[in-house]
Amino acid sequence: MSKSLDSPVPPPVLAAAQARRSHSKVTEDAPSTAELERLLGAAGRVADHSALHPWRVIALRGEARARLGRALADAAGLHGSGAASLAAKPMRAPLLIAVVSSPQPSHKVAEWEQEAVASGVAHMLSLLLHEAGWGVMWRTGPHTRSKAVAAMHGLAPGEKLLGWLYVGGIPDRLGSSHDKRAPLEHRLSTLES
Ligand SMILES: Cc1cc2nc3c(=O)[nH]c(=O)nc-3n(C[C@H](O)[C@H](O)[C@H](O)COP(=O)(O)O)c2cc1C
Repeated sequence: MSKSLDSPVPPPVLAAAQARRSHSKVTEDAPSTAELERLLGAAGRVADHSALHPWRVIALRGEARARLGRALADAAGLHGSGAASLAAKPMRAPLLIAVVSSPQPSHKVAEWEQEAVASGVAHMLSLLLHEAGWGVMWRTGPHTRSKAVAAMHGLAPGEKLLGWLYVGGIPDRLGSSHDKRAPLEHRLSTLES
């Protein structure tokens, strides 16, 4: 075991990763654009094959969340109360960060590699937001890649959504958090010959 992992004060990245959890319910507080820019600057430092920067994010606040709700209901072909209930989903947090995979032309770096970079940025941003004291939940759904939802975000041809980080304040009373992850012994194998 390396010295720093053994020390009584765990290294900050290790501690942040161990402490991270999703918050499905958040309050109406939200990080400012300036705070978001700062955290995104750090999240954008994930490994990026050929430094193509194949990602961007779109912050949805206020009425833009209701427009997203209407696009989701359109995509689902719903009307009446079904449409209203789906349309209300984006209102569950004051800030939604739409994560966009924005693949760049490359002979060397396949599209799946570029999508992995965008996903890495989203995970890192989610970790940094949580460490900064914000509640975060990455959400998707069957209409994430629908035409209506792409149009609402103004995506360019070839761009694809990876979902939204729902962000807000952490409520005083927390819901329970169950760790459903499989034990590590099923996730790590070693080949030595
Ligand atoms: C790409 C992606 C999409 C997700 N979409 C949803 C979703 O639509 N609804 C949901 O309840 N959880 C979704 N999750 C899972 C939650 O964000 C969360 O990670 C999960 O509930 C486990 O909780 P934990 O993060 O506290 O371990 C998604 C996670 C990822 C990475």
